[in-house]
Amino acid sequence: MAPILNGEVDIVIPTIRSLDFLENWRPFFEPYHLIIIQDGDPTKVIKVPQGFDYELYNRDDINRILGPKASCISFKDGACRCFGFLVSKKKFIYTIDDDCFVAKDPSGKDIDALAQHLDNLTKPATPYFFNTLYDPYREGADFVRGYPFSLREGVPTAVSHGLWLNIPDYDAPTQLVKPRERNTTYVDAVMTIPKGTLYPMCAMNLAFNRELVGPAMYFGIMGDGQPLGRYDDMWAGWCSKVVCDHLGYGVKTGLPYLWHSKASNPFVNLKKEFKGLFWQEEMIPFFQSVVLPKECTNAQQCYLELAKMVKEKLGPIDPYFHNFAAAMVTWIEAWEEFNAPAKAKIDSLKSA
Ligand SMILES: O=c1ccn([C@@H]2O[C@H](COP(=O)(O)OP(=O)(O)O[C@H]3O[C@@H](CO)[C@H](O)[C@H]3O)[C@@H](O)[C@H]2O)c(=O)[nH]1
Ligand SMILES: [Mn+2]
Repeated sequence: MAPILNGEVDIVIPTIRSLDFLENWRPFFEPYHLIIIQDGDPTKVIKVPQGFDYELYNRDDINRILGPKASCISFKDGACRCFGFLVSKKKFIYTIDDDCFVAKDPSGKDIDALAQHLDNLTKPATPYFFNTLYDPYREGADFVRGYPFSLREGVPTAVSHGLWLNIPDYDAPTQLVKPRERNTTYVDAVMTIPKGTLYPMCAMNLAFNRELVGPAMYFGIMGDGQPLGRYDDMWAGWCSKVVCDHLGYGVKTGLPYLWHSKASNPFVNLKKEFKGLFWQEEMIPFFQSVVLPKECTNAQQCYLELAKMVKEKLGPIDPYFHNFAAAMVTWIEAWEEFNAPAKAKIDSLKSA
């Protein structure tokens, strides 16, 4: 079957380890373009398996291309992946971690996670009224009795959040007390997360429409030199959800699954996540209280408003949030620099 939406998709992979996992994905990923973000030591040579079409950026590249704005891209944290979102010119992004593999569905068939994500993103979402048969646009399902006809057209889907068999995405404390827990439950469903409801977005198996919500998919200042780590994807999930709710876009979670064979160390993770474990008790009520002005009609405008609110409302928690708010503005400046001029300027920046 021809690769769907080829030419409209970039696969963004952050790595501080190796790309050998790509062999496992070759049948599904080989036709698509990869954007690899090499974190950590830029002098380390990361081998990309033969046959893949890719661009690779290490820290030296990021510093060269962004100049002073590189300060908004994290170092030594998976958050660095958002540089790939910035330089991509495609409509859809799929981002996946380098310790994730092809899972099998209950029939034993290999799951083409990318194809399922693109299906999720190209069918409407239903954030305003919950359909109890889940995805009404799926083959063999529909809207149930009592579902308002005025809402059956749905809204554009901006985010598709996939799940994981084997090692679930638990925080460090949970993983430390349940080191042998494995997720063996395959739930055959795709659901729209209702408007006004936040969720802990995991970037391990995530796709989104870059044109609708790309500017809000900033993964923040995490890792080296920062008091927080491994809250990158969740931060982007809270920001992008309030932006999607405001702009009338949908966020879906559920299928596809992949197989996660986690390589990170829970003790190291605890140190990185520690402050987030109590800061989130203040961050989440903040996001739940966000009301964006009606004048904000695109993701950039929403994000700049959010940055102001972060500085005002979260700044009192810790000076870190003042820096974070400033980095959010830098991110949008970089986004507009890369996404306003003609493509020629982008290419010249990349090849300089
Ligand atoms: O300093 C770093 C650490 C990691 N990476 C790359 O980021 C992803 C995720 O790393 P890892 O698989 O070690 O993390 P997990 O705990 O298994 O996954 C959850 O934590 C989030 C990390 O932010 C992740 O998105 C969640 O799913 C891998 O590709 C690492 O190579 C890095 O670039 N720099
Ligand atoms: Mn992992």
